[in-house]
Amino acid sequence: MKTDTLFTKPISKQFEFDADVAAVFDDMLVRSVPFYKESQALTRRFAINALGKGGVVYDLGCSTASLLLEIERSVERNDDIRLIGIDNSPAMIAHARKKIEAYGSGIELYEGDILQFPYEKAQVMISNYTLQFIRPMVRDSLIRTISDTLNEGGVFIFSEKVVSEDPKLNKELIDCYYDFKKVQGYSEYEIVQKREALENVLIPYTMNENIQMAKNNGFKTCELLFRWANFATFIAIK
Ligand SMILES: Nc1ncnc2c1ncn2[C@@H]1O[C@H](C[S@+](CC[C@H]([NH3+])C(=O)[O-])CC(=O)[O-])[C@@H](O)[C@H]1O
Ligand SMILES: O=C(O)C(=O)Cc1ccccc1
Repeated sequence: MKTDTLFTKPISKQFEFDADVAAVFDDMLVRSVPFYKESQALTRRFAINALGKGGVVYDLGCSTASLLLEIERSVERNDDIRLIGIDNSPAMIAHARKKIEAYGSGIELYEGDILQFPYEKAQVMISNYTLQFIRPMVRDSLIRTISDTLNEGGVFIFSEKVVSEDPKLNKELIDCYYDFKKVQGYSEYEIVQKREALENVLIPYTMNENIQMAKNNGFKTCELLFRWANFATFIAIK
């Protein structure tokens, strides 16, 4: 796994999921998202709970398809389950395809925009750390599309970076997160460079805004599955 050193030099552009990011992505996520593996394991568990013996699962913003591969490893081979990954980054899809082929996986991958994709009815929709990159003015309509895609009782599991409603607490959450990054081996310089690259690209909501967004757009319930400082995982039920 290649180490993320992308922000050891001055940024030349805003953050994007290009070939450089894709090449270090797995390292970047483990070292930049607190409890990334744990939130993936929770997502996998609650997705499988919702599937029973069959159904369609979409991962919106699947990146290198790590989560779909985890789910595939965890279900019975004869279960009638379709695993579908969507991502609009050619570099991410290329990395995902290499992994799928290497594991002899049956996962279906599509390079496309999750805002425009022609979804088939599904039992599980997943979108971890992706909605935060979707412009706020179209985020609600995406959640509505996701709920329209789900069968009754289907689940939408999503993880996001979050902000606090309280400015003082928000500052403390950010400091806590940056201390986490330092423990992961990122320098102050890298942390600042990445923060600048992500400005107006990663737009987080509060925990309550995320929950209300789901309830306003077709979900009868939305609850917190997990939270650490300014990262959270939610489950919404159709
Ligand atoms: N409109 C869009 N359409 C399709 N893909 C998009 C769009 N916008 C962004 N993406 C894709 O969404 C992914 C966000 S990363 C998800 C991590 C993964 N879920 C994981 O749990 O490992 C989050 C992160 O790196 O923090 C990238 O692969 C983008 O190309
Ligand atoms: O908010 C940050 O500083 C991050 O690094 C979040 C993040 C994590 C992984 C990929 C892109 C952004």
